[in-house]
Amino acid sequence: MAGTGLFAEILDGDVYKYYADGEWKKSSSAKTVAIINPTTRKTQYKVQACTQEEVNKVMESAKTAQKSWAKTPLWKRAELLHKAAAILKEHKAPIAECLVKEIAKPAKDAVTEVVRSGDLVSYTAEEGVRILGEGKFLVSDSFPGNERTKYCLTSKIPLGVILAIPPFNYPVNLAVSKIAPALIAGNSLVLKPPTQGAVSALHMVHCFHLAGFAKGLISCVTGKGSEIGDFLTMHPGVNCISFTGGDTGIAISKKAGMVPLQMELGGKDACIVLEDADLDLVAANIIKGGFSYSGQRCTAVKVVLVMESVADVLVDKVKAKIAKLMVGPPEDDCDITPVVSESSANFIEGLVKDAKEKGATFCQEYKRDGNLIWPLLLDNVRPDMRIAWEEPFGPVLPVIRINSIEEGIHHCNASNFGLQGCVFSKDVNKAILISDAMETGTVQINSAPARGPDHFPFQGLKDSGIGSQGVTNSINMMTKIKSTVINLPTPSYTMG
Ligand SMILES: NC(=O)C1=CN([C@@H]2O[C@H](COP(=O)(O)OP(=O)(O)OC[C@H]3O[C@@H](n4cnc5c(N)ncnc54)[C@H](OP(=O)(O)O)[C@@H]3O)[C@@H](O)[C@H]2O)C=CC1
Ligand SMILES: O=C(O)C(O)COP(=O)(O)O
Repeated sequence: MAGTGLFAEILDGDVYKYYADGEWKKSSSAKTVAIINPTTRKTQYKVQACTQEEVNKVMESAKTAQKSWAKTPLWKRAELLHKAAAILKEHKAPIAECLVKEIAKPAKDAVTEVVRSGDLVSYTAEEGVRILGEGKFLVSDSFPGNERTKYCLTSKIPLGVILAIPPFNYPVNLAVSKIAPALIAGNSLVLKPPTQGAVSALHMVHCFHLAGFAKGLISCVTGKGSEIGDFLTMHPGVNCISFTGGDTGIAISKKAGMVPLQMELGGKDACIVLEDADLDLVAANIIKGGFSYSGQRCTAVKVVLVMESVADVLVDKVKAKIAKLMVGPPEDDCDITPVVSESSANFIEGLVKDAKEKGATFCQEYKRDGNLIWPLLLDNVRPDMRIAWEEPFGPVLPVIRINSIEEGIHHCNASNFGLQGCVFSKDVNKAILISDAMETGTVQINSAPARGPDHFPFQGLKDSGIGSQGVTNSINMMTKIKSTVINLPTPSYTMG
């Protein structure tokens, strides 16, 4: 159970502690932040509201710890990460329990998130020993005017202190996808978890603590992003920011100093359906892509752009599948569970009302109970409706009927987002041409958008992000190249 047994030391009364200098601590602020259970809409957990002074101390110890960690052999760093991964997977049940209570993730998906996270940590350790174990050797005479008098050796060095800020929808997985690459590359890491999801993240951090990482190497400060976020992201002790979330990321990128940024932000992933598509496959992917975790995924299908000639058939198929979705509490492993907060539910409702006023066709009756919103397909959506462009982050999916491929590509590219998209067609050549024309970081052909498998590159264009994630890209992003040049008094050619 969460907060008991091995996890008892992270709890003080009914308030979870924060993690600094290898210890679980109470904040001197004597203030707490409540975490509201999206299903009951009552306080489920409380966490510490850390102070700026506490953030300063965390940054100092992260800097000190990084210096010795950078001198730790790669195989030893990997060994510790493998240990943390095993502990994490062993304790999937209490962590999954927190995910169910804090963010209403369906029970089975919650367990999957923890297991996937353990696998990601292990994979990162393995990948790290390979890619960080290699550098380059360059000779000078390949550039015009040079003799072979210089040997250049390059290696990848850590950046220092990495600040990791994940969003509520994957508080464990999107935290470890930043923690593991940072650590294997020899950095230290400060985590600011999302408030909804903070307790799951604190349990995950305890697994790293139990694995035996040196004090100060990993820290976890809790508090509202709106209160301590700016102080963290503008802190002079931070050498790199890895952020996943919404528009907050755009604001951070304007405020942060001259440090590398990895930003994975929102999306309005389009699903373009051609006349020759396998419509059963499309319908199954629209359900999986649009409605899993109630549409609260950055990679969710967020607009269907279907050729008019097959639209009626497709809409009927999707409607039939929506009717079979189970709606209810995450504990019962329902498909559709309450969205994360009342304000999120209100926002989604605003988009639905706007679509209603402007004449969209409701394929189901709009139904809401608290934060629980029944799945809704909106047909005949037009570009003047907000839902055509904004991401609901909820179980509401617009369908726009198109009369040409160009119209579909135009709608996709007119979005300010450019995360992922998908195309359904039996003609792979045509699908590739469309994929090339879509201004998104990834296009899936004949499947719904998805980030996984976690070692695939994952990136957004335009307002969807800066840089690229995926295990290898994250490790590379959290390092810098250092060159050492050996200068020879006379040119030397091997076997010359
Ligand atoms: N591209 C991607 O990979 C993903 C993108 N997203 C996007 O994220 C959004 C939903 O996630 P959500 O968690 O609500 O996103 P937010 O941007 O609201 O929050 C993300 C994180 O930022 C923190 N934060 C809030 N304010 C600040 C600040 N001023 N400075 C620093 N950190 C701050 C939050 O903390 P706190 O919770 O305390 O406010 C949270 O940890 C959607 O737009 C979605 O598309 C989500 C998942 C993946
Ligand atoms: O946070 C998100 O929404 C993602 O990064 C999507 O991950 P997924 O495609 O594995 O659900």
